[in-house]
Amino acid sequence: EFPEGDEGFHTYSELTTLLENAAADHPDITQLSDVGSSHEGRTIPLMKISADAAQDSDEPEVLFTCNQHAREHLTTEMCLRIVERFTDGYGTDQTVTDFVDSREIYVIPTVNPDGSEHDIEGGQYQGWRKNRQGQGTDLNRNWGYKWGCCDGSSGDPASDTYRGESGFSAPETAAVRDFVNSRVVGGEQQLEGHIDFHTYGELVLWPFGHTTDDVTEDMTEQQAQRFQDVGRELADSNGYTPQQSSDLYVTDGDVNGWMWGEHRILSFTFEMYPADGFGLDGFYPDDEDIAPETERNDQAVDILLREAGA
Ligand SMILES: NS(=O)(=O)N[C@@H](CCC(=O)O)C(=O)O
Ligand SMILES: [Zn+2]
Repeated sequence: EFPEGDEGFHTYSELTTLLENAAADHPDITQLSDVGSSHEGRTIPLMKISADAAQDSDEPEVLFTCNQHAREHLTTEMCLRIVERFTDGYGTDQTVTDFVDSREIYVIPTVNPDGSEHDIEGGQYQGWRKNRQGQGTDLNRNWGYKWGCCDGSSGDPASDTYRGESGFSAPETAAVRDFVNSRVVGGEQQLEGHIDFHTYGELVLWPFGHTTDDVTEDMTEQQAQRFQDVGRELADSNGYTPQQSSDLYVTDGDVNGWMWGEHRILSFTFEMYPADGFGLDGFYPDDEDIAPETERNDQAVDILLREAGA
């Protein structure tokens, strides 16, 4: 359970109930399924939001992933905000209605349910980051593109940035990989945009993380320019700071590298509220901060949905 005073955050069972209720309340525009199971056997829910959700329409697709890192609970609330806004707002909010009618929106509110549940065990925050395999794998160092290439992760199982035994050695990253791979239809990846939500630091980050080079064998000058242009527009909308992720620090095996490197999906990381300088406390904002700090990203979500159709 969350500590007293933080009941506004959703536990794993509360979020699965919220998703089931949203699907029951909006059967025509939602399809609730899962991408597989975590190390400890929790299903990793997948919510699809789109008009005629039961059909695979020929519309641009977008993915939002949250809570790769256990203690970053505000990100789970960010994904639940997206689910609620695009279901409850359908038919009344014109922007929401237009996107639900013209896009296929996929939301994974918790990539790391085991770690998230462990972090709130006994109603005390554990400061936990990783999954619950052995001493834990940092899911955002376990993706199979440039895995462990560039000193952007650790080979020490005790480290908070332990990359795992191999790329996708964690069942959670493997499950999301399998879902994304399944969206290659007729040889073409249907997903065009992705945001992975983290806390904290109020940043908009784009690939690559494994190198400070803008241009690589997998990123042309024009593509790098597009990431910068869209990244800056996203940051203008929410007041975050835009930068290439390696400008923050070098990471390898991160999700943005794989989404773009393998599938050319326009993939960003958002570091949400608070800005900086709060140590471990920065991961545990008050539940009064949930509404303002998730709604703060509504416009950025719309920008990504627009870009997916560009
Ligand atoms: N959320 S966080 O762990 O503090 N920062 C992310 C930054 C991700 C990135 O640089 O791409 C990470 O290190 O995985
Ligand atoms: Zn994180």
